[in-house]
Amino acid sequence: MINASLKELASALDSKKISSLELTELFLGRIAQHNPLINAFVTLDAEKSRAAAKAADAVRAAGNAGPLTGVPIAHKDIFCQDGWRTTCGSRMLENFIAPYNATVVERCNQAGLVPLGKVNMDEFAMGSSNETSYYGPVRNPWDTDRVPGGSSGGSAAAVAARLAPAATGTDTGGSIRQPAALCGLTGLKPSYGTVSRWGMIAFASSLDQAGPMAPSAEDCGLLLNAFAGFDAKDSTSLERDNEDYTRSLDQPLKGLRIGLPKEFFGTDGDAATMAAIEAALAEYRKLGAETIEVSLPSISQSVSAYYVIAPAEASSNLSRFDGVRYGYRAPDYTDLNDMYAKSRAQGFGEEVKRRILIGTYVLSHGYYDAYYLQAQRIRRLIANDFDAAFKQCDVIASPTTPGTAFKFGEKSGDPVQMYLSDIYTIGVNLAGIPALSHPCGEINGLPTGMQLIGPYFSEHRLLNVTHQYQQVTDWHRRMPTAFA
Ligand SMILES: NC(=O)C[C@H](N)C(=O)O
Repeated sequence: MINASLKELASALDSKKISSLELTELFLGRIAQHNPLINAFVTLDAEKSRAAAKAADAVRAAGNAGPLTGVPIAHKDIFCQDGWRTTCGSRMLENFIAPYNATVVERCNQAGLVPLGKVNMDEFAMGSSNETSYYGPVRNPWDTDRVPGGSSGGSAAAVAARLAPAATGTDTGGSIRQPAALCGLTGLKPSYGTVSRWGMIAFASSLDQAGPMAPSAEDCGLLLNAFAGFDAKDSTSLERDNEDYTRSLDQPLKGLRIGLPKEFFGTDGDAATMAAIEAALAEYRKLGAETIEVSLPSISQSVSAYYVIAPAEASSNLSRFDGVRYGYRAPDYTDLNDMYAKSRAQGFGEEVKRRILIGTYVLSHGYYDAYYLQAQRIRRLIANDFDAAFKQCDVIASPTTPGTAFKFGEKSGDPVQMYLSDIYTIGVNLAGIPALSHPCGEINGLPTGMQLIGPYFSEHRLLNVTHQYQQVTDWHRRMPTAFA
């Protein structure tokens, strides 16, 4: 049961092999047993989980079950969840109980998904290793001396250890795809505007996008069906008809054109990672796809542009944490300014402060043109590069990460090294297009992932391509033996 797909879980519930309450108890039991080792969950409320499971069982008994009614899920602690502590990985929100549901959470609830708890993350989603969480690092279930990736590292570790069958994540520069790759999962960042950002604590609003994390593409499609779609409460939400993201899963890949950007097949990725990507491409060719070389001439500027734009937006978004309305307030201060200064100095961690400082600097008078405006221009060039490439191919493939999960401390002392973990993923956020990572191999016992990028609104196609690959491979079914 713990390694069943979401579809299999739903059918087990449907045939009364198990109730949602029993399934929820099973996962709560696994969390109690294994979470102390990996620190994926930061907040649990078993009574609330049980109540949701009982409600789902009642809905099913009444004959009103949807495709995911009664299936448990873990929510990244960036999503406001009514009555649940919502920390965003920060001391700033240590005691914050959300008074309402994020749209993503609300829609998951409506779909009958059972919330198991809130999962750990890098502070305010700033990081690629989960080492910036105020609540301690998450450990990678494949090797607990290594990071799970970030910022959705708690989501990835929880699902990889099968403490939850699926999780929500968010991706500003790679935060769904990179931890999915390092933990052996499938994770999808949808087109910007597809999933509502309402109630999702803002980091860089023009880049942030929520998405599903689960073992397979089919699972991700079912989850996206549950929570994507227009939301009047988010001004950047796109007014499009709801679609079924699983509609193309069974389409054969004959004639699929996979573009391989020459800039992503240079020396950034380590040899074993590139070999795993080559092996996956060989599998795709067997399925009828052809590969062609494409070029993204401006992509080498993506990390630099991101680390101007994302901190700029973050410095503005995080100004709301001032110790006045909610969140951490320093216990001792002399006047209002001192209260602001001390609350923010004590409430935020190092990485968050670094980004607020950079962001304020690049937005300041005299530097705005030199940095922020330049970065926006690069952003446009990168989007144009992708547009041009998609005239030659249907999807683009690349590694998701330059290497497998790294050891704790290996990159945390050098922000630039850490930032380069997202070298293949960041351009996608700048362009606003969808991309996913799927497991495609194992290197010295650690999973590795392949990234597939598509044009705007091609989520169904990316899931189709991955699903076909997952019909002939079993990387997505593997789980770390210590948690079996
Ligand atoms: N939030 C993200 O998508 C992760 C990225 N590594 C960052 O630190 O900004």
